[in-house]
Amino acid sequence: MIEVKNLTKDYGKGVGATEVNLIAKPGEITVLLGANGAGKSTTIKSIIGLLKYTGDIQICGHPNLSVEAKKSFGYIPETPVLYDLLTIDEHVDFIGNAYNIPNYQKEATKFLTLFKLLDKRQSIAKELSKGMRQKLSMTLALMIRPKALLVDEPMMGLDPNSIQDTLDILEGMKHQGVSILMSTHIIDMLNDIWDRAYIMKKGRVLQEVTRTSLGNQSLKELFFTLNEEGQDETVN
Ligand SMILES: Nc1ncnc2c1ncn2[C@@H]1O[C@H](COP(=O)(O)OP(=O)(O)OP(=O)(O)O)[C@@H](O)[C@H]1O
Repeated sequence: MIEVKNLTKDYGKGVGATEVNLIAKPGEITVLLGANGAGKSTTIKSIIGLLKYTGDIQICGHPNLSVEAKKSFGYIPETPVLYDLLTIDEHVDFIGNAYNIPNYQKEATKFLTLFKLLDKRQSIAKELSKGMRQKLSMTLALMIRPKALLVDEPMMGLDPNSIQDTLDILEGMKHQGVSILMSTHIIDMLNDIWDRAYIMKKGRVLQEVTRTSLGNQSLKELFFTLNEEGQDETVN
């Protein structure tokens, strides 16, 4: 479970998040939707403690900055953060040991196989393509068997097969009870797997919807309707 209460992040020159309240429950895929600059990344980065903010954030029942919380979540950033001169295997060893994960090699191999990275295990990160770097980044977040997963634009730079693989993984983790919070612009692809969504605009949550509360309307329709309303006043 990820719980965010009254999150506000003021960058000084502009507000990235204002009084954001949200919940991402175990066994659900919760989606942050919003135009560029709506505050999705700010929200995710605040939750994992990369930004200073005001508000109360709990991850798996622990304050988000606590060691217990940090052990429990995986984070897939929009742009992979890797060590250019370490090989794939060295990244896996580093994360496996840092998180003290038993049998981490087996778990990592499962994802490296799926992402067709096995033959690149001895390649250093800077020799990998953009999509391969993204897949390594995902492997590192998933191999720790997280109870909560925060994902910022996971499909960026992935080919269609890898996008489908990623969606399948997310759906599988949801069924295992992981709390998944992800930001995305690609609403259509989530049609079959999303459970809860927060539509953001100018740092605020405009509306929370669940799959059941939405009825016949599609998430995409709701998104466009909310973004059209008051469009003039929201142009930056
Ligand atoms: N480092 C920063 N310094 C100052 N303002 C920032 C910074 N990062 C983000 N902002 C501002 O905060 C607001 C929200 O940005 P954020 O990156 O959270 O949006 P987003 O919804 O993730 O957008 P995108 O879809 O483009 O990734 C924007 O107005 C942005 O200009």
